[in-house]
Amino acid sequence: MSDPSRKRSHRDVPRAEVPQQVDWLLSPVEWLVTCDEAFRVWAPGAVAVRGDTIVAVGSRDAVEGSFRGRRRKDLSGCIVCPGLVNTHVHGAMSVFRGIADDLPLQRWLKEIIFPIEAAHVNADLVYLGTLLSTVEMILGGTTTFCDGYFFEGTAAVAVRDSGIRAVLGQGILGFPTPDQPDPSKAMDRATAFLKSFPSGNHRLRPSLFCHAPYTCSPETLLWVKGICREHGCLFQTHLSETRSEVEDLTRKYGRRPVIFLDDLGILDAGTLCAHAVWVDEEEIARLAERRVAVSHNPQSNMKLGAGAAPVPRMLEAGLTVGLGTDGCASNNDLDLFGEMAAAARLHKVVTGNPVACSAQQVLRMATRMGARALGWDSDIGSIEAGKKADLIAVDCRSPHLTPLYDPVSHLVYAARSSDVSLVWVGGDLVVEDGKIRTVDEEKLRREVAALARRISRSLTFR
Ligand SMILES: CSC[C@H]1O[C@@H](n2cnc3c(O)ncnc32)[C@H](O)[C@@H]1O
Ligand SMILES: [Zn+2]
Repeated sequence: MSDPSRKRSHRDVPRAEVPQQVDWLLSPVEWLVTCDEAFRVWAPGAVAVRGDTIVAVGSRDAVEGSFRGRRRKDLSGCIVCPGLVNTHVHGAMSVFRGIADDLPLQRWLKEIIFPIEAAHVNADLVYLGTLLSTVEMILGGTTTFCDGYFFEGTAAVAVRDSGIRAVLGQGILGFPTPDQPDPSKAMDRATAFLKSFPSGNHRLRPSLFCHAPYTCSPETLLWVKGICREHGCLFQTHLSETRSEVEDLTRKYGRRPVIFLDDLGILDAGTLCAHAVWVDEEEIARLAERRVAVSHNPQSNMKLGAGAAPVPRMLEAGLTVGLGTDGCASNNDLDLFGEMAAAARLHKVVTGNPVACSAQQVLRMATRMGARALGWDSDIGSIEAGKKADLIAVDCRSPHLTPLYDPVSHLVYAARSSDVSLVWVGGDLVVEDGKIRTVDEEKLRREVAALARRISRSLTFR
C-alpha cells in the first residue's frame, strides 16, 4: 500500500479571486499519481492545463476553486499519471516484428537482422515502421521515446504526424548501412542530419547513436561524441548487452567496455547506454561518477538470453536508469506497462529479494528518471506546474483492476496498455476513448501489411 501521507487533501493551490480560464480542467481525477520528487498522490485530484503546459496540480477542491476549463474531463474511476518515457527504441523495426525469434544476439543480428535491413530498409520503410510504432506507443500510454535507427530525418516526419515526443538518434556503424553505403562519409551524413533537423518542433530532439563499441572503432566513437558535444545533443550506444561481447572487447582493448569508453572520454551526463547487462561493480561506480544514464530493457534482454542488468545495484549507486523496450524484433512490442511488470518481477527473481525494484522505483524509471536519462526532465516525466502536459488516464473500471487500494501498485503490477483511455501530449488530446486521433490506423495497417508481404516474399530462411 502507498504511504497514506502522500494523499494530501489540504489546499496547496492559491485560490484566485476570479477563477482563471484554462484549456483543460481534468477534474475530478480519482487517483492523481504525480511522480514528482516526493511521489505525491492526490485522491481526488485535479490538473489544469493552459496551452501545452500544466498550470496547476493538486486536490480537486483547490484546483476547481481556482480554474475554469474551456474543455473538461471527469476522470472518476481513472488513475492519471505522467505519460511514460521509453528510453530505448528502434521505431522502424516494428515492421520486422516476429521475423526472427529465439536466437542469441549475435546470430540474430548477423544472420537475420543486418541482412534484412540491408535488403529492405529505405526511407519509406522507416516512415511506415516509425509511424506504426508511434501509434502503438501512444495508445499504450507512452508519450516520449528515444529512438536509434537509419533515415532518422524521415522518422522525424512520422513522429510529427503522430504527435508523440521523441529524441531521434541517427544510427552510425563502422560498416555500410542502409542510409550510408560508404562509412567514410558517415561524419558528413551525421552533420547534415543535425543541420537539417526540424528546429520549429519542440517535441523533437536530435541525437546520434553509435551502434556499439563492437561495431564502431574508437575513432568513430570519438568523432561522434565530439559532434554531440558541439551540438548539445544526446550520444547513444548499446553497451555490454551480452557476456561474449564483453569478453571479446576486453580481449581486444585490454579493458572492460565501460573503462574503455571512459578512457576515450566518451562518458558524461550526455551519454545514454542501452542494456548495460554485463557491468561489474567498478563499471557501475564509473558510470555513476560520470553521470551516464542507462536504459534498462528487461524483456529484450530476457528474449535474447542476454541476462539481467544489475539494476538494484545501479540504483543504489545513484545511476539514472530509464526503462526501454528495444525494437519490436527483439521484444516484440513497445508496451511499457509490460516492461514495468517485467522489471519489477525480474529483479526479485535474480536477487532472491522481494523488496528489489519496488513498484514505486519502477514507475519512477518509466517516468521521471526516464526523462532525466534523455536530459528532458525540466519539461517532462512528472505532473507538476510548469511542465509540459504529457498525461495519461488509465481506466480502472475492469475486473483486473478491482479493487484499487494503491494506484502505484496497479500501474506496475496489474494495469495493461489497453487500459489507457486518454492521452495528452503537450496539452493536445491524441487518444480519446482508447482511439488514436492523429493517425488513420486502418490505412496504416493496410500499408504495413503490404510492405510485410513484400518482405516475406524475399525471406530465404523460412
Ligand atoms: C544504430 S542502432 C540501429 C541498429 O541496431 C540494431 N539493433 C536492434 N536491436 C539491437 C540490440 O538489442 N542490440 C544490438 N543491436 C541492435 C538494429 O537492427 C540496427 O541495425
Ligand atoms: Zn537496441
